[in-house]
Amino acid sequence: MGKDAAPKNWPASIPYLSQASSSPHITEAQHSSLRTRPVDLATEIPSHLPRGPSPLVKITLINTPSHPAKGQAGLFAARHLSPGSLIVPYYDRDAGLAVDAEKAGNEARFVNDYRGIAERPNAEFRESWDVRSRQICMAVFVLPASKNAVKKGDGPGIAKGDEILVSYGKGFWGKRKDTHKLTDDTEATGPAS
Ligand SMILES: C[S@@+](CC[C@H](N)C(=O)[O-])C[C@H]1O[C@@H](n2cnc3c(N)ncnc32)[C@H](O)[C@@H]1O
Repeated sequence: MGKDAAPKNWPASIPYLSQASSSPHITEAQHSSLRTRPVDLATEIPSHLPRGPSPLVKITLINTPSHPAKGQAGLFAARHLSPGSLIVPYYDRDAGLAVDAEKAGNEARFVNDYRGIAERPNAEFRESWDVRSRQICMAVFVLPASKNAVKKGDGPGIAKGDEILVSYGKGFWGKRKDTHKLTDDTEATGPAS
């Protein structure tokens, strides 16, 4: 299952996953589809990616009064992250079945949605091919320079100390009937539990 020493601030009640896992409930057909690399899936999680807590990120408890996820945690850059680069794979308990990082997961489960925090996301979830486990998985990437409408003065990529923020998509917040004002048209970019 790939349990490992957990990163700092990892919740004790949730198993930390250091590699992709497959659900025991998966059907043969789902298993086969998960293990078949689409011809157009170029994005890869390389086999040399170290297992265990990533040195690129920090799980940080949020106490900024104006932050809409105050009292929860977020994922922050521990160093400068280049445009388009892999930040962390997204591991959960039911890989290929559903997004369920409530029960087990890795650092990616702490990525917050940008709404109410920043003007725009600086990262995105992308479907990827995990070379080591030979299966499709999701992963968090820095937005490439072409997608990142940087403001004047902002450098490309994500600066050390900045919060890593994606767009969950309006659908997520619509379902949650969240009270935050949602005005952005950004498309959904990946999982959020
Ligand atoms: C995938 S979790 C992200 C990690 C979460 N902050 C935590 O500490 O477990 C998704 C949850 O984070 C919170 N969240 C994420 N982005 C948010 C935002 N922009 N505003 C308010 N809450 C947010 C919501 O409670 C959402 O259900």
